[in-house]
Amino acid sequence: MFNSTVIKRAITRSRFQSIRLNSTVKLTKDSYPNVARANYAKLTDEHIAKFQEILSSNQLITDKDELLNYNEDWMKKYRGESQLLLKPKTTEEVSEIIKYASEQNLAVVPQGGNTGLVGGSVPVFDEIILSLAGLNKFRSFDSTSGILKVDSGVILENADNFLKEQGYIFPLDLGAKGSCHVGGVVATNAGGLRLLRYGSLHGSVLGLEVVLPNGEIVSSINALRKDNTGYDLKQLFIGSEGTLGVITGVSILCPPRPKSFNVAFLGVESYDKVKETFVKAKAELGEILSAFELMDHNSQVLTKNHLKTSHPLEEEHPFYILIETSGSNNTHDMEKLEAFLENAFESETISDGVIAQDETQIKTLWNWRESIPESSQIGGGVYKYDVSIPLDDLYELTNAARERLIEADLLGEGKPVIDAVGYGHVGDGNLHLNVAVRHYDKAVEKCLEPFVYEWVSGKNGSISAEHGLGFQKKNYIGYSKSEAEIKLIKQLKGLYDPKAILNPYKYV
Ligand SMILES: O=C(O)CC[C@@H](O)C(=O)O
Ligand SMILES: [Zn+2]
Repeated sequence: MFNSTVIKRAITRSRFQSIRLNSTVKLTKDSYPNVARANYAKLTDEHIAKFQEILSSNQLITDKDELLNYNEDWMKKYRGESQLLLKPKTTEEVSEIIKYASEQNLAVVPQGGNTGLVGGSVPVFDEIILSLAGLNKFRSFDSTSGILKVDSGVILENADNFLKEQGYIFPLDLGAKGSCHVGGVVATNAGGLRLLRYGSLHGSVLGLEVVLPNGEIVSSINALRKDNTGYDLKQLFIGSEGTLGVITGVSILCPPRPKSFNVAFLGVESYDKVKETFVKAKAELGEILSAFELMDHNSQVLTKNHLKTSHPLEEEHPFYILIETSGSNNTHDMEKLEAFLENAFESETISDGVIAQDETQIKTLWNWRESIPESSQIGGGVYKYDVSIPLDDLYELTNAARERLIEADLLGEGKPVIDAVGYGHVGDGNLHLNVAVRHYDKAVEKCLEPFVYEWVSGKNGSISAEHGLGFQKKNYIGYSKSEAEIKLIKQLKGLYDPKAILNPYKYV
């Protein structure tokens, strides 16, 4: 029988192996695609003096050590050499900065919480870093419609905590919620853990305030659900990765906060059974299904090494699934979830599982999923691939990558690669392939790129499901977009940013 009463914590002797590390990662520019600094102006004292007129002294940073956190990305994979960080507090300040940068031909990289995973939010050379962290005011909340208007630098978790008090929820949730900004998630069109329930930001963002590359402020920050007056220009900025304008304000439609959340963590014997469970979950849980996350065995090995606590399931399995339901009546939701799991267990679709009994256990179970990215950094470095693939072949890429790394003698004890793990948002057809490494290594990168992109393209997938292209995939857009589409993208960039001062060296 399926045990739904407690989270089992009976693991005394873990069979999850521990991982031996033998070196730390050193950041080198060798792994960068071949790019040369473009013909932007070099920063001078005169430029700095002008920025000092726009901002007060504590909003302008030139100290090398302080700049490091902004020059380098979270994975410590990409590092620029900016000599200036600007921290405006208002849209007008952003506008003045950008206007002057444009006049002077100075390149600028907009930066939110710097939690991006494709090197999109850090400079490549000496671009000025424009942090939006100082734009952190809540503008308004309409409790009748659920429409929230905030500055772009508001931290996602703060926005959600605010909404919680009003009985609403932010329609996006992700592991980096404690640091990422609302504007950043919009600029990258982040997907997160509940896209299955709330859809993409292209649907929930109602309006944006944006500073264009010439400094002009364009505001469509309205509170209208319907507006069919010509082109919906805001859509272009959603997912543009800071290449068309700087988002300074966001208006977003927030749904009522569910009153009951339940989470089950399941063990499954094959990827075919994962798919079968997904079909059944959609049919039997219906509207209360809010997340369906896949984790492979090796991802849990890394996570166990990182968390150093007992795994929720006693037995090991090739795959694990986290299912979340959310609704308005806990008795109803729990009965439905238990009935679904009972059926899945009887028909041997799933082999094992636990249901969280309270909020702490819900957090514990989510932690085994949300900690995978951090756990993949165990050796200090990680190659990440974030792809959309039709569900039939979704997991297969992980095996293909692992086999290729083994054939090339790059994976194993004493080799650069610790392991290749696959996990992700099955409900959205989105796989995360993380290749954990002991050090960044040209041979590993050559083994995986463009192999992964070719493989995905061969399955009619997308080489970026949610993290964007950034710097990592700057040369690979052709695997997901046609020549005609790329031409249009370049034309749009030329129209919005003729001097190409915003976030250069990235995908466009
Ligand atoms: O780090 C990754 O590869 C995935 C990060 C994030 O999109 C997630 O789903 O946890
Ligand atoms: Zn994800």
